[in-house]
Amino acid sequence: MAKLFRAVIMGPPGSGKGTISERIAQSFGLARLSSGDFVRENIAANTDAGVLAKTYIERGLLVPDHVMTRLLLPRLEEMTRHSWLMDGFPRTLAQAKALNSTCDLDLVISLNIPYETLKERLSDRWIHPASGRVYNMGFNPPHVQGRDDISGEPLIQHDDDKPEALVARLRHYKDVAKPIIDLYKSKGILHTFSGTETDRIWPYINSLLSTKIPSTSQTDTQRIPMP
Ligand SMILES: Nc1nc2c(ncn2[C@@H]2O[C@H](COP(=O)(O)OP(=O)(O)O)[C@@H](O)[C@H]2O)c(=O)[nH]1
Ligand SMILES: Nc1ccn([C@@H]2O[C@H](COP(=O)(O)OP(=O)(O)O)[C@@H](O)[C@H]2O)c(=O)n1
Repeated sequence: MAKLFRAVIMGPPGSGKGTISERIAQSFGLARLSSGDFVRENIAANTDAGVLAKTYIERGLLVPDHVMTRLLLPRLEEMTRHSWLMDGFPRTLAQAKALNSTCDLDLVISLNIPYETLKERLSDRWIHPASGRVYNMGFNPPHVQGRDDISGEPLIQHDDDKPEALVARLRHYKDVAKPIIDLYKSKGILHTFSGTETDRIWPYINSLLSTKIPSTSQTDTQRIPMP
């Protein structure tokens, strides 16, 4: 079987994980998995885990590890024949250890973006919930205000991008991410990118991935919807 490629993209809320994942999925044909989208789909579908998750997300808190791993690991087990890029998971050391026992990661991208930049971006973030496409009124506005470019459907803002939840989320990220970053550093798979503009970081990520991704993995260009 062709060699598969498994990567994780980490970074605080607003650091550009979604934006960069989309570019990676398009350029390299990896299936893009977004844990945030998956949680929101569970909330929309009113699953037990979704109802529980909502009470945390509304307050800008992380969903407990056992809920996240129960939601995501079965999904990854269905992906044994795909190369993928995971956005937003693991968020804690416990999640990283659970992921470790399911698969061997090839690469971890960590985005290091200044706090003020994150705050600015998130207050201006608009999403097309069905596809996960993300817009910013300054950086990449939709062609028609308030509407998704492809489907024409309305854009929304996440509840947890509101200022009250935002400050808690950004503070929390630093504390929980450090041990995960240390773990991946010790495995020799961590690559950190710093800056204030996605367009300046992207060429470095692009060239790194060009050297790492076997061309046989670059076959599947769709964004795999989570069930
Ligand atoms: N001004 C500006 N906005 C950006 C840049 N890169 C991404 N964004 C926007 O910032 C917001 C957060 O990006 P997103 O990819 O959703 O970050 P995530 O929370 O890490 O997944 C979105 O509204 C993006 O459109 C950038 O370089 N400059
Ligand atoms: N592994 C994860 C992923 C998401 N979440 C929750 O889901 C919310 C939205 O996730 P997201 O990945 O879309 O967040 P952003 O970093 O893109 O803003 C997070 O702020 C957390 O409350 C979590 O608790 N644990």
